[in-house]
Amino acid sequence: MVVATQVPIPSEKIKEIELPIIDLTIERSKVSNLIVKACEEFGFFKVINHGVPEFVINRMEGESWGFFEKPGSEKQRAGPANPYGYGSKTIGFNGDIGEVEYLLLSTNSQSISQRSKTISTDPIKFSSAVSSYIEEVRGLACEILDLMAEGMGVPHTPSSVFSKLIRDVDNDSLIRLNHYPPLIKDRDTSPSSFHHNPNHHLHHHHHHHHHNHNHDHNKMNRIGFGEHTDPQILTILRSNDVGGLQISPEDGVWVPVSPDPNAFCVNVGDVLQAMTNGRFVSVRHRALANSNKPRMSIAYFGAPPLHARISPLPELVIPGFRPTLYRPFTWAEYKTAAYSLRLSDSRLDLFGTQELLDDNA
Ligand SMILES: C=C1C[C@]23C[C@@]1(O)CC[C@H]2[C@@]12CC[C@H](O)[C@@](C)(C(=O)O1)[C@H]2[C@@H]3C(=O)O
Ligand SMILES: O=C(O)CCC(=O)C(=O)O
Ligand SMILES: [Fe+2]
Repeated sequence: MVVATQVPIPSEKIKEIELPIIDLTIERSKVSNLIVKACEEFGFFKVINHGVPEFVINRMEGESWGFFEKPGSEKQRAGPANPYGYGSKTIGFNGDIGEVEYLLLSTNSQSISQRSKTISTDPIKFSSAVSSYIEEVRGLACEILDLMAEGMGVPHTPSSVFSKLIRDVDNDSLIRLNHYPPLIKDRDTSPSSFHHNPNHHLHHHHHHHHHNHNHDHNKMNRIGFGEHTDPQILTILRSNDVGGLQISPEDGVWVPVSPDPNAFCVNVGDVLQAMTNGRFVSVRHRALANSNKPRMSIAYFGAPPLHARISPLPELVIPGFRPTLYRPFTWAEYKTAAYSLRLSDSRLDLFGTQELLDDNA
């Protein structure tokens, strides 16, 4: 099957705006107000001074590079992604493809240690790096969810209904390691590699060809991960210093997110949009693979337990003024719907009330 992973740019408008960057060490009430504002406007923001130790991030990133550097045949041992495991180019089960390879894992520690055996030759090292990372990032997600509740004036002491869901022992949260290959493969011209690489003359010979090839791509977008919203409650994403992530605050408009390895990108998921009765938006986003350096992103998706019942918080429903926009559903129901649809489909619409339909009209 041949499916285009490149789309022409002309129909799209690129808006170069700086997305909110929130310093988590400023006064708590200020942080919570800024977070609420960002979630209403974009459903997306960056956090800095987040308190996740650098060594935990570096260890996770190191393990991730270690895996993706392996030959394809070895990586396939961790696949196929059904939905957990290693996947290359195919995303989900309904024909979506992109220039990405990934590892999708449950955050359950038992499941991680099992999976690690197919991922690494030192599975204990791999699973401990992943587990420490998850613990830190889950902590950050809970803190941010509590700040959101605080800023909206909904119950949050000692913790919010949002963070309770992802702290539940039966939470269905995921971690995803995404690797986007570079546009120009292995064209290392550093002096040391020039001398030691027996194929350097080939690289040199093809220089002009590669350059033109790259130039052709300037008119194109190479899709790494097609546009979608994240189904869960909250996503915490960290990338290396290579860009590619874009968010779409409105149809046809794309805002590039500048990469910052010291920050986390936080975005609202579909479940949080439903629980906030549409006050927070689950933003559409995608990742392009247009760089000549490899991009690595690590996403934590905070999800409720399968049996959890999701519905708009009563505090955020005001009959007549802010009517209920979503009907109650379980996370299991929502997940089933998500997995039966394509990446770019809007799943949340299936759970909307008549008021949502009236609103959209
Ligand atoms: C095409 C699909 C892949 C996806 C499941 C789906 O059917 C629709 C949602 C997709 C998505 C996007 C965010 C996350 O990366 C993900 C793990 C998720 O929960 O929903 C993926 C799913 C996947 O890759 O399995
Ligand atoms: O790699 C990225 O920046 C985006 C990945 C993403 O959106 C996802 O994994 O759901
Ligand atoms: Fe996503």
